[in-house]
Amino acid sequence: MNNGNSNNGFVVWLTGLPGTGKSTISAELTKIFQEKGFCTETMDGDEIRKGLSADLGFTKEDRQEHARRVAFVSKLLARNGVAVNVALISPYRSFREHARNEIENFVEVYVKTPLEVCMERDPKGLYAKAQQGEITDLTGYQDTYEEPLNPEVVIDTCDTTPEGAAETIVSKLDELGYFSN
Ligand SMILES: Nc1ncnc2c1ncn2[C@@H]1O[C@H](COP(=O)(O)OS(=O)(=O)O)[C@@H](OP(=O)(O)O)[C@H]1O
Ligand SMILES: Nc1ncnc2c1ncn2[C@@H]1O[C@H](COP(=O)(O)OP(=O)(O)O)[C@@H](O)[C@H]1O
Repeated sequence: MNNGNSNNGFVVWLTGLPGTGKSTISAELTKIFQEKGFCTETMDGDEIRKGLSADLGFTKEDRQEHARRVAFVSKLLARNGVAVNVALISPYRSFREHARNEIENFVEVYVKTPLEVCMERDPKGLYAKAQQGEITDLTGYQDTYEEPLNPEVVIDTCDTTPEGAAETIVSKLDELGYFSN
């Protein structure tokens, strides 16, 4: 919960399968947070893996270390007033619980889409590569994804647009007191 300090930012932690819509919804959230006057930053798995986590791959241990780093940096940003979007598959519940315990103002969003739909979308061609045997550890297809049990928000992307998803998340943030002075 918000501790009532209006200088505090928060972390919206979007988890879900590859191609579910984490990055797309983050982009919509960024626009809204900027309109509300927040400094905002997105920690997108793909991008972070080119920098902070360039040494890490996709074993469970590496994904865990990657999530730990992202949680740590997000915590620093949020406590300095930044509205942070995290767009990370973060496939294990324990990784997300660690982030929740680390970060004071933490909102978990499960971006939920059936695997078949993610495979049809396949925005980066990864599912096709997995089907052809070029990738052996793609989350959802060959590797574990543990659904959140108690997220603050569940977005079913088959039922809503990216704009609608962002509005739902913003309503929850409002309800939790993150926009109050
Ligand atoms: N084996 C495997 N499994 C999952 N994802 C893979 C893999 N190989 C490459 N990619 C690409 O890396 C992006 C996922 O990075 P994340 O940092 O979000 O993943 S994780 O949280 O560490 O599981 C992911 O991006 P998104 O599609 O945006 O989720 C993929 O583009
Ligand atoms: N309701 C929706 N919310 C988010 N993305 C959607 C939705 N409907 C269709 N899409 C499409 O699904 C794809 C999701 O890709 P992306 O945001 O990169 O996913 P992720 O970051 O989870 O891997 C995009 O091509 C996006 O346009």
